[in-house]
Amino acid sequence: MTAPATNPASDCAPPGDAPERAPLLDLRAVTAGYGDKVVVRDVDLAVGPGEVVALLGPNGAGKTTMLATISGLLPALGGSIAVLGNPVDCRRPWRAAARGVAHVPYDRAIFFNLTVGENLGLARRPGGADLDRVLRYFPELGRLLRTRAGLLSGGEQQMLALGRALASDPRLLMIDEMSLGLAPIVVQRLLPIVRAIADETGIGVLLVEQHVNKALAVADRAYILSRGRVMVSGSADELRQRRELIESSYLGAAAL
Ligand SMILES: Nc1ncnc2c1ncn2[C@@H]1O[C@H](COP(=O)(O)OP(=O)(O)OP(=O)(O)O)[C@@H](O)[C@H]1O
Repeated sequence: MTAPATNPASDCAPPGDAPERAPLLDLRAVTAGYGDKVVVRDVDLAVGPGEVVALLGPNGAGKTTMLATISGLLPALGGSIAVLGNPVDCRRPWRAAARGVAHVPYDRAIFFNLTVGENLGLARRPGGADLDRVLRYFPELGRLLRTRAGLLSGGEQQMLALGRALASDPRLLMIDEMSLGLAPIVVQRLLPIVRAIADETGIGVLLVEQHVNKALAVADRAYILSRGRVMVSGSADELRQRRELIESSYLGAAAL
């Protein structure tokens, strides 16, 4: 996978202190993909402190690709990505993590052979969230601390994945397909917790979600990606009232 030489997001600038008032995440005209396969084009997107921003769109729209690019796991093919005012360094994805980006991937990436307590302990950074804070949001994990993660239900595994991200003391939390494979009742329980985490800690959340209505019920703003482009963006309130925009975006029509 080779990024073009003119790729500004892969300039890999040295780390620096973030300007105090910088948004947590600021994407300008980002193009992303795999090698020479462009999947996402010209995306502008921002997440501020304490905001829940939903990234919606049909299968294959490029949502997961966006998150991987923001994390520095994939090089951006064009445009710029700043996390806390610093450019994302595609050759050193751990730097985004060190600056406070936590990425919960769709497969949750927990260690099945380790206990819940061990999974949480591995994620915790010096000065990071203590176990009490994790258990305040996910009390179910308390009685499971000595249980192997592989024995957990899907909902419990997702709580562990979210709890582990929280233990790393993030400023920006990116969650890919949180509801994948979960019963609706579990999703109904987890989404308000994500909202509460943003409200109470100031963590900004970028939430990739297939359940449009459920996501818009907890989000402040949303972007709808279709065929790699942002077709619609706006406040969650606005989008809830403009169903036709959402529907046409999902059908791939030029909604705007
Ligand atoms: N490793 C890869 N190499 C090449 N193309 C890929 C790779 N991963 C994904 N793609 C392609 O990129 C496009 C966008 O995929 P992506 O997973 O980002 O979409 P998505 O919006 O997250 O979809 P879903 O909701 O189904 O998870 C798809 O056409 C997919 O086939």
